[in-house]
Amino acid sequence: MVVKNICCLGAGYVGGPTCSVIALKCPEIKVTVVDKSKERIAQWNSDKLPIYEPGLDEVVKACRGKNLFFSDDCNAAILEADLIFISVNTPTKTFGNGKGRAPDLKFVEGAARMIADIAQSNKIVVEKSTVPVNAAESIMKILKANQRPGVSYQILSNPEFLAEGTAINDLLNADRVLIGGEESPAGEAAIEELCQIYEHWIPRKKILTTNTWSSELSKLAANAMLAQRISSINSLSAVCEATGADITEVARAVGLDSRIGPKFLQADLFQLTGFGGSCFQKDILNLVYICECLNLPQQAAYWQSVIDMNEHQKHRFTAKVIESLFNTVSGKKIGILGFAFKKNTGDTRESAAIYVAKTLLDEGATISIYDPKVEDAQIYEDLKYVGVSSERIASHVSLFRDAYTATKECHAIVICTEWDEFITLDYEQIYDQMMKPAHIFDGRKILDHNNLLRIGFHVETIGSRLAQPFKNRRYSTNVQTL
Ligand SMILES: NC(=O)C1=CN([C@@H]2O[C@H](COP(=O)(O)OP(=O)(O)OC[C@H]3O[C@@H](n4cnc5c(N)ncnc54)[C@H](O)[C@@H]3O)[C@@H](O)[C@H]2O)C=CC1
Ligand SMILES: O=C(O)[C@H]1O[C@H](OP(=O)(O)OP(=O)(O)OC[C@H]2O[C@@H](n3ccc(=O)[nH]c3=O)[C@H](O)[C@@H]2O)[C@H](O)[C@@H](O)[C@@H]1O
Repeated sequence: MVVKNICCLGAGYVGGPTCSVIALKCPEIKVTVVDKSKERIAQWNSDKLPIYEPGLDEVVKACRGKNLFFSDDCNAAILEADLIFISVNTPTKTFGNGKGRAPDLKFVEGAARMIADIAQSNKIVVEKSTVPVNAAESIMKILKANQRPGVSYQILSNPEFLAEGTAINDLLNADRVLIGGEESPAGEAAIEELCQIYEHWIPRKKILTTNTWSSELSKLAANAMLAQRISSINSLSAVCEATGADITEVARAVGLDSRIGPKFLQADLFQLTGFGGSCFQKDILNLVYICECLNLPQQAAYWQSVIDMNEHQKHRFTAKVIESLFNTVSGKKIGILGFAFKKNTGDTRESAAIYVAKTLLDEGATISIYDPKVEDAQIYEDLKYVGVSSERIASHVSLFRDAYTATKECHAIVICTEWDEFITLDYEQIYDQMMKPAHIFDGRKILDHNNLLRIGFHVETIGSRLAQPFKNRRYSTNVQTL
């Protein structure tokens, strides 16, 4: 079989960009991305795509209507597809057995049942969603139990490694593409079909083929090890504060060892507010749950500690904000710059900013929020989801369209996302319109602290001790010495 038609179930952060790039690089293949959400599909077909991702608009515009289609007609797309990506969400379970740890596989199961109900010809089904080890086997059981005569299936695992904010570049220049499949002639043939699609732009030596379970576990392992690096550096940040070492210098020194490397230790990427995003936490919890189910308690505890350190870091950061504001934020106005979990995305899933905002609101603060890409409705929804009442939101939360108005008359600013535009703001102007003493908490270590101190700000960060405002600045008479 030569793949001519691809269908992708799930038009989210993975399905949309991945299939757009496949359509761009494989003009002879028809790619149809479907979603059960009509609203999401309408957005994919509009000028304003449902997700913000640098470079995505250009790719979609180049292919949409030619060999790339977004549709809510799942049946038609499944019927004509030779190869189907399952790219649906796999959130952590919020109920029942495994609550708070196991992934909720209802969407994956739903996708498999949909394929089984509709398919009338042979299909290669590709697990793109991040799933527990052995999920492919469960998908196969569902497909086989509902198989029409003459229809056969092959299941492949092809986890996605893109990061939000750099998705298009990650897809075009992937470090590796991982494909796991059944160790049989039919399995190998299916692997080869998928290899040929990626070979349109990825060199063969970067396409790694394994058995299905290795592929499934490698995805969880990669995310767990990336998150572990962040928790490690964050744990050392506390040691720095207690000793006078500086985490930026420590990270640089450690990262220069080629065996360790600088990535995910880089000073300008620190999320001192703790890591966020839809996947790290859920995938590590998934790994913890797998270890527990396999009766491997020490291994479960080891990976759980990565999450625990992240929770501790979030708490440490907000505690520092409150402590520095003379142990009370009640009645104070605090500007939060950045609400997305990282720059270059409008995604707020598990964003540390949500935790910061909720804690400050619980402590009685009024907050002003500005993020260049997050929609207002999303911010309200996130705050409600963590238990902030509508009345509290109405009376204590304001959203703004720029950083200058958001920080006006604030007692403090908290940088939660490392958006480039925050680096080049006119902090003199911002300082002038803030309450004094004016505090700034740089949760991303992106700002020029010496410049801020010169202006008169009290600057707080994590992982190093900072001297407070220079005495010879022009506002020195207004600045209280703490
Ligand atoms: N967001 C990311 O950067 C990455 C995510 N992943 C994994 O990829 C998977 C998808 O993640 P996202 O794209 O972020 O999720 P998402 O929530 O943005 O998108 C999933 C979409 O699937 C749709 N859906 C659910 N069941 C469906 C069905 N039966 N038929 C058609 N559509 C259906 C939902 O309506 C939703 O629009 C998850 O397993 C995630 O862990 C992997 C790598 C990166
Ligand atoms: O499975 C997934 O969903 C994806 O999860 C992460 O991608 P993503 O969550 O989009 O973004 P990252 O760049 O990894 O950032 C995650 C969090 O860690 C934080 N981070 C990242 C890097 C760093 O050095 N320090 C740091 O605190 C970020 O600010 C963010 O809050 C992985 O990087 C991807 O390879 C993977 O495919």
